[in-house]
Amino acid sequence: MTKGAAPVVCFQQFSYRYPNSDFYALKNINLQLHKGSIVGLIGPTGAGKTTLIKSVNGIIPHTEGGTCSGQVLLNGCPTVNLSTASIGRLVGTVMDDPESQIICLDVEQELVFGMENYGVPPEQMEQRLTAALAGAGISHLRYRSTGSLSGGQKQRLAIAAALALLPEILVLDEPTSELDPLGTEEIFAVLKEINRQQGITVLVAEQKTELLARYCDQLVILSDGEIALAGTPREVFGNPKVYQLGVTLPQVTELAWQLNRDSCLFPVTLEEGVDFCRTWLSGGGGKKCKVSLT
Ligand SMILES: Nc1ncnc2c1ncn2[C@@H]1O[C@H](COP(=O)(O)OP(=O)(O)OP(=O)(O)O)[C@@H](O)[C@H]1O
Repeated sequence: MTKGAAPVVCFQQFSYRYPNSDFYALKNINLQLHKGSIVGLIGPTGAGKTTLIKSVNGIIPHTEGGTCSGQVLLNGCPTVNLSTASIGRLVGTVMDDPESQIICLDVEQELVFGMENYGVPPEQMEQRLTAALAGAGISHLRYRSTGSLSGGQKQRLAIAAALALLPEILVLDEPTSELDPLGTEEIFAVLKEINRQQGITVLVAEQKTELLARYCDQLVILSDGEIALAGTPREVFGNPKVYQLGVTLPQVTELAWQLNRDSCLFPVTLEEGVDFCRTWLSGGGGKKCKVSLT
């Protein structure tokens, strides 16, 4: 993550109202995404997560219309001044329902179709195709029919299709909503790997806070269209305010909070949770916080 450099995505006092709506779905958003970071977006239903993601990939305002104030900058350029095609080259998108994104009958065609749409020269396609399939961990599925793929494989295909366009930024809206825990873990491992290898900046809306705590550099909690909390997973999950925001915490954080609300450092990973419990037990913590372990 390059923190000193100019942010790849910058929200400046950005507010947005959908057409025919009488309220702002996003209010006064100030947010910077730095190159190579993985940023998790959390919030209860209706908080504005999808709206924020659509403000990065240009669907807002280009496709949705509506009313904006402030601006969203991609590499310093306001999205309103960029065409949807140029935003599409910069920002890859994976939505929560891969079925709605998959158009072609087989995996290879799916990637080629996207590249053709974006005018990728034919001589570059094979190299991009191979790299994108490898990046998403589905090289072995290249000639499979898309209809025969599992939910997790479809999610990976949607990621590969985005990667084939060489995006600088990847936005994902609840990409694991239909996956089991193993499939979910695999998708996050893929995201971490492409982030590490290719330096792609990742913005992911996701409810599974355990995973976000482990994989993200920064978390943003949205509440009623506003940023309620932002910071590292530790800063966000260690802030007592998080309990009022309707966010399901990582179980180890919740446990530590219930055991000792006076703690100044809450665990966010399983390993830290084990350490916390050992310290708590050896220090007679039970006497301090009057919480029964039974
Ligand atoms: N096309 C639309 N027209 C009018 N209002 C909309 C539209 N899409 C979303 N909204 C409203 O904007 C607010 C934010 O919605 P958004 O979908 O961004 O929330 P979210 O946090 O992604 O929710 P969820 O977790 O349920 O997907 C909600 O009140 C929603 O009803």
